Amino acid sequence: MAAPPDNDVLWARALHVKHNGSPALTGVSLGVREGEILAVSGPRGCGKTTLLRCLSGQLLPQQGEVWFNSTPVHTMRPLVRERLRRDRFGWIDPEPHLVPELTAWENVALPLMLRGASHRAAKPVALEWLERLDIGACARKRPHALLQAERQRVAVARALVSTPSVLFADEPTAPLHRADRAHVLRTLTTAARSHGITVVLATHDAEVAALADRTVSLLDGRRVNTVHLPGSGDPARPKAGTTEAEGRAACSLSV
Ligand SMILES: Nc1ncnc2c1ncn2[C@@H]1O[C@H](COP(=O)(O)OP(=O)(O)OP(=O)(O)O)[C@@H](O)[C@H]1O
Repeated sequence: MAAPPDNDVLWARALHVKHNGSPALTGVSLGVREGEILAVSGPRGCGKTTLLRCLSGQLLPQQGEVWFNSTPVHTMRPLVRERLRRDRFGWIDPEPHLVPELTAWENVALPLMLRGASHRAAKPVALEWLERLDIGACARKRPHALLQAERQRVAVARALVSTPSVLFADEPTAPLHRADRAHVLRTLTTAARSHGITVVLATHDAEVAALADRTVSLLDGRRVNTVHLPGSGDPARPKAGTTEAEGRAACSLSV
């Protein structure tokens, strides 16, 4: 088993996944650099969610390897993988899944309390993240009293509150209107850059992908070439954490 390059926080080699016999990923390899915002783009059903689930240790590939900080994830025992996900990773789903019995701030505080923080210590941190996402006024409301867009912002705050090493965001702005989408994405990318959080962002929306440092494109479960437009800098490996790379446009060609 060859070890991954040192500067990749996540590294996957030749992932093969079939769902009920149908291929969802076929030989996908990629590296994710520490602190970068990587978009995984492609049309619906091309395997973006499956790839994020493999990288985050939720799903074991039938073949292939996944490494996090030079530690193999694909050979970890289930409990160790679960701890890794709880302690180092954040996840945002296209639909917000909040605990209905808890208020907005308690939902946001959950990851901190699961890691051992007291209710008292977790509360101000959770409130701060709700403020950053412009929903401080909703802190005491329960999910049923919130609009869908507010619930998604709570889910984003919950994913960021513990400043994970890697945040996996699966179409995080799917339920939002255009204006809301831009604000939430800006908050997410700014927070990630300022806290050094690596982001893997699945999206079929080119505008969303353009906020990333780099884009990896999938088509029918395979990686396809990404062509960077002139003036977009070094297409091979942009420096993570620079705003210079923001807004980079990319289109993909099937190989
Ligand atoms: N649990 C499952 N059981 C059966 N097939 C599945 C399952 N999950 C995904 N698939 C299939 O695998 C393929 C890849 O799905 P995946 O959700 O990874 O793609 P995606 O690019 O994230 O799509 P979307 O943008 O619609 O979420 C699709 O054909 C999908 O129908």
